[in-house]
Amino acid sequence: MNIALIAHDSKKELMVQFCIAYCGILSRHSLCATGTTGKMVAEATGLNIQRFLSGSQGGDQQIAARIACNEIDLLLFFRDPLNTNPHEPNEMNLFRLCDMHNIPVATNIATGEGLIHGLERGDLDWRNIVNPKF
Ligand SMILES: O=C(CO)COP(=O)(O)O
Repeated sequence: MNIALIAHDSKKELMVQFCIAYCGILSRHSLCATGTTGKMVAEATGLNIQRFLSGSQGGDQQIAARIACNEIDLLLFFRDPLNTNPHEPNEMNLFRLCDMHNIPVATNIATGEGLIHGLERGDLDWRNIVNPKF
């Protein structure tokens, strides 16, 4: 499955720790990420990650384009609830597009844990029917 990773600055270390913990599961899937998030996770885990631009440069919109085409099967976007940034409307668009296509999304680590265990258990296998080429 295609999994997209994004983390706000204050949540990047949490994302790294999450990906270290679930490296074995994540390594069996195709990963992409915004620039800095992807760089940090790849360096810490050795996972192969397709890196887009940094979020501030439009990386979240590159991921949104894939979501719009229903090509992402799971979005892990660890958000800082206190964060306000100029590209927040782009981030809201990500969630809107996920809702359009019923793409599972985690905006915090608690939901992320649930989804990653569900992924491993096969709960998201229906995505292979929706998105058979990945
Ligand atoms: O900006 C981001 C979230 O909106 C994430 O982008 P980076 O991973 O490049 O920091």
